[in-house]
Amino acid sequence: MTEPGRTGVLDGHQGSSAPHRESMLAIEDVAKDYLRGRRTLVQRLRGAPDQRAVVHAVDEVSLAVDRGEVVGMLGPNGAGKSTLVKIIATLLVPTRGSVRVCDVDVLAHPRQARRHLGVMLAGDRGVYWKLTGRENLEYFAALHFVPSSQIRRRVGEALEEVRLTGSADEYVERYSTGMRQRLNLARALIHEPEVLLLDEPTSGLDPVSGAEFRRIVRGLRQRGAAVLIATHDLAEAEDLCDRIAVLDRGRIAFQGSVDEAKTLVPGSSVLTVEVEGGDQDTAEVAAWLSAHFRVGLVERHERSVRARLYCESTSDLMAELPGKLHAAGLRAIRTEAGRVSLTDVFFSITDRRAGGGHGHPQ
Ligand SMILES: Nc1ncnc2c1ncn2[C@@H]1O[C@H](COP(=O)(O)OP(=O)(O)OP(=O)(O)O)[C@@H](O)[C@H]1O
Repeated sequence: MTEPGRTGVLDGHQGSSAPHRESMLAIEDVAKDYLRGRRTLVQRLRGAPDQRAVVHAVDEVSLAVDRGEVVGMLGPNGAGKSTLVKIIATLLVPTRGSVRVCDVDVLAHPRQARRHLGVMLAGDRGVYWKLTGRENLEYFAALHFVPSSQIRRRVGEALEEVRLTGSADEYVERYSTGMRQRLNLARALIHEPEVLLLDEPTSGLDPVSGAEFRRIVRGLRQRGAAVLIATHDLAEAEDLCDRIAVLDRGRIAFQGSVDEAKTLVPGSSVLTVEVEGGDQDTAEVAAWLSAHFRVGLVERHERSVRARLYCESTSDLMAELPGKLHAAGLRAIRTEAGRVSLTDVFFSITDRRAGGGHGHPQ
């Protein structure tokens, strides 16, 4: 059987320097509907009307990831990221649409597609705690049909790749969270897949372990892997991803480069202010700020409101701010100038306001 596009990720393939773009993962018009609620056997037998609501968890999503590219999938809780990852990973059947991995149709040929896919799902349940790191990888190598003559070599390489060689013969229950996450990644890499799906791979990791994880992913990209990474860590996405796709309520609300995404925010700079309103309710303060400035994230605290104000020049804004606030009976207790970040993009696209803030950028 031919295997389109098969070129091991860890075998030194330099895909990223290829001049043409080669789509390794192609998702087209994928939708997944769930039924929310219960329908009991008694209701069925009585022929009672089905009152379960349909949830459009993923709603006509199209997305591609090229060879040597890292695409970040962002979105609020419940946006549909994990559902999409599971569909690509052949763990869920979509209601509609098609997914191709290295030109293999995932729905028609799931087993063949899985050979090209390395999957790391959210949480660290992917490895056996009562086995050593090495034993885990030997087991998963066999499950992925790595020829027995190659298992030793592959396990050694994967351990080296995630820097676990020194702890390979320790039981996983003695590993730290970061080590378990790296073992999970080694598990996903064991059969040298060309496409990697990583669902929140760095959640729960300290900054050093997170940075180490990103180093490994950059190495994979360098060797031509196509990586789709679902994450809530916007700084990580900004640092690591060539492109981002923002999912909101099951739909792609934006896809493009981080720089393109930033043009969606009304301003190139941001002044973060914390404002106190004396006797004024924080909801009123938040409303006033939204009415007078281009406001992004607004957080209401007990006695103050923290807001991100967009502008072209933070020094101009800092000059006019005290007078405007004073006239409204408000006072800035803290200000901090900065650049627009992916956090601003996220809030601009998904329109989420922490602490009940409201109002739209002007
Ligand atoms: N098995 C299920 N049955 C019914 N609804 C489900 C099921 N799994 C997920 N959902 C719903 O589908 C929507 C998308 O969920 P999903 O877990 O894919 O989102 P997510 O973006 O991964 O969220 P998070 O960031 O919290 O992990 C949510 O509204 C969720 O409640």
